Parts: sequence; structure tokens; C-alpha cells
Amino acid sequence: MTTEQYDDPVIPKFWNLPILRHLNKLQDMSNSSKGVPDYIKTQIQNCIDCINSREDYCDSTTSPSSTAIENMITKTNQHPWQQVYDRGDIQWKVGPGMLTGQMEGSFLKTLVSMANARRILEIGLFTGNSALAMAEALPVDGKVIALEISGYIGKFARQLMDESPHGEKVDIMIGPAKDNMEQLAQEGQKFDIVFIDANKEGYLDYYKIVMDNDMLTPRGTILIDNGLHGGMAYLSPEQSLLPGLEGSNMIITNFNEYVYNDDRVAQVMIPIRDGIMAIRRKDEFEGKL
Ligand SMILES: C[S@@+](CC[C@H](N)C(=O)[O-])C[C@H]1O[C@@H](n2cnc3c(N)ncnc32)[C@H](O)[C@@H]1O
Repeated sequence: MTTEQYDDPVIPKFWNLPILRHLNKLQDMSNSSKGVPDYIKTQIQNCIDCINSREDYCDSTTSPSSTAIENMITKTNQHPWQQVYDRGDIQWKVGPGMLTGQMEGSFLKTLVSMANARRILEIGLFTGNSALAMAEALPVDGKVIALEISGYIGKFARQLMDESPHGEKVDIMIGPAKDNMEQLAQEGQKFDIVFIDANKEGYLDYYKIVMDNDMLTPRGTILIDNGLHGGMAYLSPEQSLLPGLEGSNMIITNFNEYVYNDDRVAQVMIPIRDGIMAIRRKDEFEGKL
């Protein structure tokens, strides 16, 4: 998503659900049109409530985030990101909407513990929600290497990590992810999980670096965040109703297609939040190893 949206107060909590954007629009239209019967308005509200309640229920039945992650989310929410941008400390607008959140964070944590992962590569740290969630499920000698382009954000995240009991498992590398990944590949580093959650136009490069340099351990998994891209992966710009993203809607669609056609792998799109694609080596997926 473009960065403007993270600060936009009209973006609903579940911005990633296009059906909700359409229903909100329908509600506005019905409220501003003459003669729409109340039972139609009630039914539109029922639809909106059903969607919100489903998401809220999933959150409420998921284990709560740790105190350290709550602290991280609170401090991220309180930080004056607009001022930071206006001062020029960061070159693009960011905001709390970038955080993974409780349900996806818990899902990542579950995958880390299921895989008995020890080494994780995260591409796109922001203030560290997903990095810390995954670190919490690692053994004491486990590591998350987290890549972040912004020195300002990296420093902010480091402070939050240092306040957390599991933060020492997170190493932060500042700079363009591609450069740092190439360095890690040259060093022969391998990872049980690679979580890609940075600039969408970089996804294909990041995926290729991991696959072409054999950076996954045996039974390793690549996880792709925003695999549905707010609906743009499968809708036209007009249908997606996501303001500010016109013209960029094919980025993730093309990426998903590339992975689908890559004979080396098998994958599944999991419709949690904005979609997580889990990619495995095909031999392992089919039980041949
Ligand atoms: C969606 S946020 C990551 C959210 C984080 N994974 C979480 O769950 O809390 C994306 C982050 O990637 C960073 N980023 C964008 N382009 C990058 C690049 N080329 N290299 C490294 N990081 C980049 C942004 O500064 C931003 O902090």
C-alpha cells in the first residue's frame, strides 16, 4: 500500500477488506439518497457488523500479545510520524497501520514454534512488531536478522527491542534490503523462515535472492505478507476502491504469478489479514525428501 494511507483517518480498521469499503460506500450512498427504506439501511449495517464482528472475534479468541509487544504498539501509536516525515528524518510516510497486529503476530509466532525455527530473516522491520513476535517463539540462542532501510526507524525499533525480554534475539541491519540480502547470501547464511514485508516492488528481487542463493535451510519456508494487497491482487483499481493505489495494483499480482509458475516451489495463500503466502520447496511439500 502507499504510505499516505497509514495516516488516513477514513481508512477503516479492516482496510484490507475491499468488501467493507464497498459496503461503507453503499451506506454513504443510501444515507445521502432520498427514499431509501430503513430496512435496506438496517440490512447494510448488518452486513458491516457481520464483517467487523468476525474480525473482532478472531482477535478476541487469539492469545493476547505480550506486554513487550503491547508496549511497542503503544509507543508506535503515540509517535509523531507525520512530524518525523515533515522534518525529513524519514523519506516516506509511515504509521501504525504498518504493524502486523495481534492476530498475524500470533500466527507468525505459531509458525515459528511449529517449525522449531532458530534463524529467521525478516525483510521490513518497521518498529518491530512481527520481528519481536517471532523472536518470542525462538529458543534463547535463536536469531531474527531484521532488515530496515531507515536509520531513524531502525534506531526507534532498537530501543523498543532493548526494553523487551526477547529483544536481544533481534539483530537489525540498516540499509536497502537487497544490498544486505546479497551480503548475507555471500556469507552463506541460511534461514528457517524468511518473512518478506517491505516495499512491494522489491518482493520479486527478495524472493529470487533467497531461492537463487539457496538461503533456506532444509524444510525452510518463505512467508510473504500482503499477498492480497488490500484486494488489488485480484481486483481492478476501480473495484478495489483503495485510494492512492491506482496503477500499482499489478505488483503483487505479478509477484504471485511468478511464484505460482516457479517449478521449484509449492505455495499456499492464507487469507489472514492482508494475506500471507507460505512458500515451500516443492520436494519437501510433496514429501519427497
Ligand atoms: C510494512 S512495514 C513492516 C512491518 C513489520 N514487519 C511489522 O509487522 O511490524 C515495511 C517496512 O519496510 C521498510 N522498507 C521499505 N523499503 C525497504 C527497503 N528497500 N529495504 C529495507 N526496508 C525497507 C519500511 O521502512 C518499513 O519500515
